[in-house]
Amino acid sequence: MPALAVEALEVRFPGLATPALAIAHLTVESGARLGLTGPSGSGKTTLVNLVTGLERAGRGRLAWDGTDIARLSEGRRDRWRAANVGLVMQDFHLFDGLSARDNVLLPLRLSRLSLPAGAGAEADRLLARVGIERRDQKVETLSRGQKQRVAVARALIARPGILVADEPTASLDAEAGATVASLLLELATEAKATLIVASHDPRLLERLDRVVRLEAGRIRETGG
Ligand SMILES: Nc1ncnc2c1ncn2[C@@H]1O[C@H](COP(=O)(O)OP(=O)(O)OP(=O)(O)O)[C@@H](O)[C@H]1O
Repeated sequence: MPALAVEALEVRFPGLATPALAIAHLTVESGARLGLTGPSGSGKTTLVNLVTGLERAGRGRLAWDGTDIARLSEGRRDRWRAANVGLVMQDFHLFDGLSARDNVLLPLRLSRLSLPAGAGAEADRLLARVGIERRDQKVETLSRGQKQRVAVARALIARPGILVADEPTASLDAEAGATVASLLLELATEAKATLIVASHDPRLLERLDRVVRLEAGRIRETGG
């Protein structure tokens, strides 16, 4: 069974004559590494928000392992996301004033009353894996590349089956971007997670198994 199955999906926004997104059919196999690309305004972020359950489509079906997340209530979608999705955003979305380690642990602290056994050790393992040595350093004092590496570690702390990144290298220089791209690919494989990456970065896209190109909200070509 494919991990992700999209059928007749449509999203409209007020003031737009045509749908921001209209996808007749898209499937992604479990463990695949998929790129989403296309010009500005073509619908990449809209699709990322749907596959992560951050937003709901007006029409159609978007199912992960048979669960149509568009049919879940907002509260159940939030719980589904916390259990299943690791997110990496262009601008890191880290919490200033907290250490690298506390940022990595934050998703677990927010979703439970107390940290599960082994959570601290797992955070330390992930931070070591992404090359962050000073775990107690406040994140606002980290370089941009280091911040994104902390964000990658945080995305994996709850052992998600789905890893989604929206322009993860866009605000980094070439060297830091290449490091983050490698870590995303390697860690998704190690975690056996399905990876979906929206990006304009050709050096990242060429390393994925498959690339879907959006134009004006529609799939124009797939390759890779
Ligand atoms: N909340 C909203 N209200 C109205 N229009 C919206 C909203 N969100 C997105 N849009 C419109 O939907 C279209 C797709 O936007 P989206 O952000 O998905 O594009 P994108 O491919 O991610 O672009 P970029 O590469 O510039 O980030 C655009 O025309 C955008 O203006």
